[in-house]
Amino acid sequence: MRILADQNMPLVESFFCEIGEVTRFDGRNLQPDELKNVDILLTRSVTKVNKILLARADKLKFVGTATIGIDHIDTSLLASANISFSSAPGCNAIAVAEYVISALLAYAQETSTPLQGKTIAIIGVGNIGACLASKLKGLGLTILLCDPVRQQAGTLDSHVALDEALARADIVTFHVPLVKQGPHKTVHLLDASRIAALKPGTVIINASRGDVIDNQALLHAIEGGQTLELILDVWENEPNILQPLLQYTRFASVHIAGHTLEGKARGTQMLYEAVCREFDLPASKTISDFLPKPSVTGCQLQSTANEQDIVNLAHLVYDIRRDDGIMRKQLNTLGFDTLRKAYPVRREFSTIAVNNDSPISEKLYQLGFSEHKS
Ligand SMILES: NC(=O)C1=CN([C@@H]2O[C@H](COP(=O)(O)OP(=O)(O)OC[C@H]3O[C@@H](n4cnc5c(N)ncnc54)[C@H](O)[C@@H]3O)[C@@H](O)[C@H]2O)C=CC1
Ligand SMILES: O=C(O)C(=O)[C@H](O)COP(=O)(O)O
Repeated sequence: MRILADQNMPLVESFFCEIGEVTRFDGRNLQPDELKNVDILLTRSVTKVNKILLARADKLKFVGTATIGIDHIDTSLLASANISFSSAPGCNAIAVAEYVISALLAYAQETSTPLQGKTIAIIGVGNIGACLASKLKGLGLTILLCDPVRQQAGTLDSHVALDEALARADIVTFHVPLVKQGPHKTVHLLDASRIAALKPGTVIINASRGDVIDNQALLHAIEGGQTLELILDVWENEPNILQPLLQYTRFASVHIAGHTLEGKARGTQMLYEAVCREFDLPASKTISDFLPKPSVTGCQLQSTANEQDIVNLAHLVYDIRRDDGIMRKQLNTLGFDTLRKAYPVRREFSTIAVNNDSPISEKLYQLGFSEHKS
């Protein structure tokens, strides 16, 4: 079989070498002709899979995206053309939740604002929102959950309506899919009037899709004197973002919240499993066969360990300020997509095991660190 895979998808050759011949493509510049004679197309979020792209696809049987978001795929077109489709739900949920934790801890440190006692609204309580809520439990925040879709389905007891959540929150973090129409539309969910209604100094985090926040309205509000703390990983119109907004952000990054090594590799594994199901092949490989051992794997905590050590350990694994620095210094020389492609290796909290008898061990486990097995 002929397999066409995005150049930014790790481990494709390792997973798929027995299934077919793998050719790589540049995600934003895939051309219809490249799909001639291709059986399997594996994308990431930057490739728009639509009528134009598939015009010359004469043999295509399977399309997979190694991402959570599927707003770049015309799924009805695939269904009508009898082409199977799979995404990778939850593959990088841990990575995005850890991005938010890193951001909150760095914000608290830089502004001398304790997180304890603050109220955070999580908008969208799916894989990422729920994972984040669970990790946040040890940090002493009041958590408001807003997900009208789950409320209507009866799978979320404690739903708080969006406008009430925004009015009560000190911190608002978005984890919704991009929905362009319908009763639960998320395009410009945070629009000019909702921005205007936020409490002074509200921290806004967006690691979902750029279009969920009206970026121009945000810029306008800040230039008009509204005080807001912005932590933005995703932007409207990537890669050509609204650059004047960058100077007003506390932390900015190039859509990498989900880019841990584990998160990206899980996405590839999930598509490998989907392809095996589709073509009735055995699926025997997992990411643990291929991931390199992290350079730090454990930490021995003493009985004097305290809250500051939680911050130090979280930032030892991942400090959002690394990515903020990269974006600020190199966006204009290298560009958004090159920075994403050259993203330095990032691992998840679980790669570090800590002993279970320190005053902070339980809180670290809550955040996702592993328990040291003696
Ligand atoms: N920045 C990054 O690197 C990444 C961004 N993402 C984005 O995050 C999004 C969420 O990911 P998951 O949690 O895994 O997806 P999910 O599908 O598990 O959860 C999304 C939740 O949002 C809820 N929702 C839908 N419309 C809503 C609305 N109008 N208001 C409030 N809640 C609403 C849904 O009911 C669902 O529970 C993805 O669709 C993707 O666009 C995902 C991974 C990485
Ligand atoms: O999973 C998603 O949805 C994401 O946004 C990815 O983590 C980032 O997308 P890529 O552009 O790296 O595919």
